[in-house]
Amino acid sequence: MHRRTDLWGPDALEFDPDRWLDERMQKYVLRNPYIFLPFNAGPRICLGQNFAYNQMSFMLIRLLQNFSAIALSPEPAMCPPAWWAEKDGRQAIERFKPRHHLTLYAHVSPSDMLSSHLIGFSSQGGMWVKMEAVDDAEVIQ
Ligand code: HEM
Repeated sequence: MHRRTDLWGPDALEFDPDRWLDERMQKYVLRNPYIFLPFNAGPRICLGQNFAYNQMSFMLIRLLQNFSAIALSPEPAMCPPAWWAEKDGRQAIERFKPRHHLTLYAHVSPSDMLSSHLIGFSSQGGMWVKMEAVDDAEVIQ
């Protein structure tokens, strides 16, 4: 649903967080809140939505304060199958293979979390990144 161009506009497949800040917010989401599924919409909308946004913002800000760079670090287990490259749209350029039910997510099985290296990884493999810590002196406590 979040990738439908009839609901989100012609650039629906672009990863572009600015769509929450510019005129596209008014044009698509505010006009039809039911197109954004994670918390649903209407009278039974998630009561914890703002609390969840608050927690996520706080966690992200604390993370970004402690790392100067975060880059995707593709590992074989997380990569999409080679035939995706033949497909159209995002599938052709995707650099990790998301799983999905209601929303997309990166799958990590319990055995993945226990292993300190990639042996024994399931085919989904999570989404690996490399992060550079800022100097201790710069860390904001
Ligand atoms: C990322 C985090 C969260 C997501 C994606 C999420 C998503 C949802 C969704 C999809 C619903 C169903 C809405 C419907 O039936 O139309 C819901 C309901 C609800 N959520 Fe959340 N939720 C999150 C976090 C939270 C938190 C942190 C709380 C409480 C502190 C919370 C409390 C509730 C409550 C009480 C309802 C029931 C509302 C009702 O039926 O009237 N949620 N949530």
